[in-house]
Amino acid sequence: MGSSFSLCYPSDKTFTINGVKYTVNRILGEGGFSFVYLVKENTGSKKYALKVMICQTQESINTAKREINAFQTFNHANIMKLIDHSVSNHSQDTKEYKLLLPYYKDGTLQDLIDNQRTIHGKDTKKPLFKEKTCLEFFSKVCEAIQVFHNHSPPLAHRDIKPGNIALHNLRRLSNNDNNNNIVGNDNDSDIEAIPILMDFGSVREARIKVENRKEALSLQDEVEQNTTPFYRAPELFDIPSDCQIDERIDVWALGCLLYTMAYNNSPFEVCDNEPNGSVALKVLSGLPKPFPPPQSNYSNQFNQLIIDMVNLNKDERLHLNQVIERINQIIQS
Ligand SMILES: Nc1ncnc2c1ncn2[C@@H]1O[C@H](COP(=O)(O)OP(=O)(O)OP(=O)(O)O)[C@@H](O)[C@H]1O
Repeated sequence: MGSSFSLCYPSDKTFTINGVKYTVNRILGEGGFSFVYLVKENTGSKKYALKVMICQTQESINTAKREINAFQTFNHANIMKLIDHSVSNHSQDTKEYKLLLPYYKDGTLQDLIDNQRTIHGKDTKKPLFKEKTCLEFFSKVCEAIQVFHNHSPPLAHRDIKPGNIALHNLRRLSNNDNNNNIVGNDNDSDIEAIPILMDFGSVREARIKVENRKEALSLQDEVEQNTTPFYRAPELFDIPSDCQIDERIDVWALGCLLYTMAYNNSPFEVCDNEPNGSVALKVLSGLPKPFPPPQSNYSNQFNQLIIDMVNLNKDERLHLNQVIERINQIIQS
């Protein structure tokens, strides 16, 4: 990270967007060609997240443009808002896109899951959420994605994962104590938060017809750069020369997300000591057996919903409106 870090971290620790100066406090996260900083407006005390994308290729410029375009197209309570943005020529061949975003101090769903997985230094399967709060949170994520699917033409997010869901108003609910610690550490713990979907560089038209080898290879290249293997639908691992994909790649990822929220890891996670390529093998074998895992804390209907979303056959996989209906039925039952 050394060289790219110095490339996008100014020596005076300030960034200017449309004439307004912001000072960097610390790094919040980083991606392939971007850094996200916690910044403070120089003339005020308000904190923001600033995503700086250093684009050295046409593909990365297109990704930045797509991200800005998605921010500007949608306005929804569970979709992150863009406060301001600017683009400048960083050097002869490099453009710098700066996106000023609201700062979510509670981090992402991934941070919460990572904390829950290791309580007191021990690996744990203790659930983070009770079923009802889990489904209420998840249904808001689905509603945010539905806004993309209902667009004309339908769009797919393509990179749904816990690291792309920020948390707003996080509260720990517990029968045993009333504090607001982030980490749940007993079986009675429960979490309440408003999910905020973010990271729109991967957003594309959802319905794609592949008609030859060249198109298949180009789509393969694109999904490998823009999607996360643990949440990637099986039809995107070895794309044939004659096929159609649609918005149900997001439903697969959402099914994996619901599994992760319930069981603290993605169904297709591989350990560091497992060989390369084993994610694809795992995905193509479907949900890990036995499913549901022994001593699941969740109802049969909840687990059946995961099965019907993480369906290897994309033509039998649920559509998002069916998912939302099923969630409402389970919550009301
Ligand atoms: N508004 C925000 N408030 C707080 N933290 C944020 C915010 N935006 C981003 N982050 C942090 O920065 C990380 C990277 O952000 P983002 O996913 O937008 O970048 P990215 O470069 O597209 O990353 P990736 O490609 O790995 O998903 C997030 O996982 C989160 O930890």
